[in-house]
Amino acid sequence: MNQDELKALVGKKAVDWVFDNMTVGLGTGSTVKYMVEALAEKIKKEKLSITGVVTSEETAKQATSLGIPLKSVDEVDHIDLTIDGADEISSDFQGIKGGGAALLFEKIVASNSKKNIWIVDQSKLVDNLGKFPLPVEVIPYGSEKVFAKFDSKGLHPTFRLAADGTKLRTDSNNYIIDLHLEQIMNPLKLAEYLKAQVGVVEHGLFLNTVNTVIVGYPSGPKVLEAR
Ligand SMILES: O=C[C@H](O)[C@H](O)[C@H](O)COP(=O)(O)O
Repeated sequence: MNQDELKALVGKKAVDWVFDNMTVGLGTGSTVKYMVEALAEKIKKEKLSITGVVTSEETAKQATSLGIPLKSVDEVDHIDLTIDGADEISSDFQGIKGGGAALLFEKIVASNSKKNIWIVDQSKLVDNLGKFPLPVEVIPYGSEKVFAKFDSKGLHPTFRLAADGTKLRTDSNNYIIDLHLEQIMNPLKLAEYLKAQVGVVEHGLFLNTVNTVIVGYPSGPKVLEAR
């Protein structure tokens, strides 16, 4: 089974957690795409009344094309469940997200959800976070200063570039600085430091966000629950 097939497996499995009348946060990325597809099928087949809250323009486009009714996070009074992908998940269920530059809306939706589930293929499970470059969303004005600060602190920053070589813009028109850390020994401390920097909008450390992770293995999807 290739990585894509493993993503499809967990995407399909995740909709088992969706029931009638739920408001569901829809994450972003190549794994979530399969979940959104499966959700649209389930809604049709079981005639469910579901409201989706998206985390990116990319997911909004897909969900709209599949006929899933959407509302913004500000239009709903609660979100029952959010299903999202992740770039890395450590053994204690902490994660790095933002490989698709959607971390800001993802974190807003996740933090307003009663429950969060991450869906990943087996390659995303790690002992320690940090091999995957940590995305930090920054306001363009003053971003060179933030970059220099990160550089002098030894955080190995790079601006994320778009396909045309210019600095990538997020859905909120900000930049992404990726930190190439290799290993994050203290995610909580790093998260606090990043949040305290003027010009930083959000970072891709998602700490204490989920207690259910669905992992795709060639033998099938496995549901991990935090103890
Ligand atoms: O910004 C993107 C999100 O955090 C994604 O959920 C994450 O990058 C995982 O994406 P994928 O399922 O494509 O690996």
